[in-house]
Amino acid sequence: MANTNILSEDKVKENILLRPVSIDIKNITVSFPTPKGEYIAVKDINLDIRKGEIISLIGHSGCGKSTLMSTISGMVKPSNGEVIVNGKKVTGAGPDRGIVFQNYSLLPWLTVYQNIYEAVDSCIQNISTDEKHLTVEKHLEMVNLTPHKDKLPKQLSGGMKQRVAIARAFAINPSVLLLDEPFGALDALTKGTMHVELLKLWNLDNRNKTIIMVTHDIEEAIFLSDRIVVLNNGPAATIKEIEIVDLPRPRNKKDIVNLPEYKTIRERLLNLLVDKFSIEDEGVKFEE
Ligand SMILES: Nc1ncnc2c1ncn2[C@@H]1O[C@H](COP(=O)(O)OP(=O)(O)OP(=O)(O)O)[C@@H](O)[C@H]1O
Repeated sequence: MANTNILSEDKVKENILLRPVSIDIKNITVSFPTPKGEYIAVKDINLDIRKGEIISLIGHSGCGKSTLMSTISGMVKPSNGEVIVNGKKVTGAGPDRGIVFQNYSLLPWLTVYQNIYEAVDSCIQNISTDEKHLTVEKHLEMVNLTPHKDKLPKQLSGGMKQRVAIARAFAINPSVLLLDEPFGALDALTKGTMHVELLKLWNLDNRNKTIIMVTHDIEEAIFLSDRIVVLNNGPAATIKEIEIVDLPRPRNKKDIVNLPEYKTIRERLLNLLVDKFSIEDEGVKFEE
């Protein structure tokens, strides 16, 4: 039987549209100069993302997901179009956008505590030193890393490093969090824990932070997201489809996988992504 808590697709769309716009991606085209001439990575991307939404970007390798993220972060300048974050045009990186990459990007010579403190110290100007220390301690506690605060990154597991990177991103209190394959290098169990940690932090902040995440993992995208943006293959990749994830929150991984709505969304995403593989598989011959 269908879960009666599940809103209709129209209702979910209506609820999303009631929230203020957080990120407005307007007609973005990004091209790179290459020895063979200009390479257009993404073309004419239009997307408005509402405050507190969790959006996943998925698509085949090389389709332009990271390019789009880097454009939102301000690290890549679009050749056409503009990105507006909280009403302001993006012209470079800024503390209103926290970034977490797959490779953690922690400073190896600083302890866990110092890695977070340095970020807080350089991004938040209007609080006292004591308040900065309190912010670091609060976020360490939120990701259960207080006992490990004096360790160097090399003394941590992959999951712990990623928790530091996420705590650091939340500690600077950006309104937008950009996660580029944040859990890609983690084993399935640690990944599952990290999903819950991320949602815990998002909930503690009253679901106010807008989160955009690049992932290759369909289940991860469905579990976390409000909407999933599927990109076409490049060059000149465009948006192929936007899938609304109309599953109730809080979500429990064990329960939602059994919902018919979950299966429908998963099936739709697989169909959108899978045709490339079926063509490649045609020529495969198996030895008897
Ligand atoms: N600085 C650059 N110069 C030239 N080409 C680039 C540059 N950055 C990215 N590209 C090209 O743009 C395309 C999109 O790259 P991008 O890294 O955004 O893809 P992606 O979808 O994130 O891939 P993956 O899933 O493998 O991480 C690729 O063809 C890539 O080679």
